[in-house]
Amino acid sequence: MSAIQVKNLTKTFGDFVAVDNISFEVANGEFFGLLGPNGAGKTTIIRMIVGLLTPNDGSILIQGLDIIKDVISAKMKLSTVPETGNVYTDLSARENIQLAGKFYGLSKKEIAEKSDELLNELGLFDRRDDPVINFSKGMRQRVSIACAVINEPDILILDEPTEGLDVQSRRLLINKMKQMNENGTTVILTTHNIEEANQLCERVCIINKGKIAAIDRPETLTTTFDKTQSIEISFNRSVTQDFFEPVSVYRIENYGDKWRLYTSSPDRTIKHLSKIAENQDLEIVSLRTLGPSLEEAFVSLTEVEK
Ligand SMILES: Nc1ncnc2c1ncn2[C@@H]1O[C@H](COP(=O)(O)OP(=O)(O)OP(=O)(O)O)[C@@H](O)[C@H]1O
Repeated sequence: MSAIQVKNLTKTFGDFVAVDNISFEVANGEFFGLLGPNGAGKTTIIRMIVGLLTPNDGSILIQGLDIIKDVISAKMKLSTVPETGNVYTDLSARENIQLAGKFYGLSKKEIAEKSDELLNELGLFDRRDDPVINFSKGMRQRVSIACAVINEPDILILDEPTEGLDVQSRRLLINKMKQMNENGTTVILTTHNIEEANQLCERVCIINKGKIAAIDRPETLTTTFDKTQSIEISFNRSVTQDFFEPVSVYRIENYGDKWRLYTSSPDRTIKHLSKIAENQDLEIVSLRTLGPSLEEAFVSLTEVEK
């Protein structure tokens, strides 16, 4: 039985179709990512999966339980960290986590042990008794994830959990998601951070305009949908775009002192560039070839659908 089974799901707001007849499954224990541009429909899909929005059509099973018909039992299988966070700002970090423990029916002993463990693990122990209203966005998000995992849920669903966080908070959150997944929790994540999805997710589903543009392992998406190769080069003196005129490339981009040249033959392009540089008495300071990337695959998939 799958952790999540979404079948022919549709959601409209007035005449606007936000989610358009989509179907996918997430296996138990999988780390699954939902990627897509702004307004693609990711949050709407998540809100339907966690039972906060009712679909116009289609079904959602959470470990075989219908989120509409068996809402309570289905909801007990999953914990969620919504885009906006869901902590009580007038309570302290510890009180928030303990309240979540009570909600899930844990014993007093379990709640005391687990909340201290989570406060420590997420770098909040020293601030455990401060009201959350005084916390930064990253700290609130850490409280939010602690509340979501206190009952060691079968399924953890996070909507853009790392958006706008500093490196430390991001790392703590990522480590917690990884650890949960290693211990058997199914993790479903929406993100704009393609590199993050690439590193964490076993499969990603790219959503565009309410439809599934592609769904596969990140490596497969990368090699299937991005054939581009490029060279990144810099010289000891600055050059203008005219410098690259004799070289056969199909796109040129400039980042600070570096130039990115998209080419079907990196080897030929590098040889040609070396010759031109030598003729002009220029030294190559850095040079690297770049293969296909998930980011390019994402861009081409979400552009094609426009
Ligand atoms: N309650 C609502 N009423 C009307 N339209 C809505 C509502 N909720 C979402 N939408 C619309 O549905 C579309 C999908 O929104 P959604 O929030 O699911 O996108 P998203 O992929 O999560 O975007 P983002 O990455 O920006 O968070 C958007 O065009 C949005 O304006």
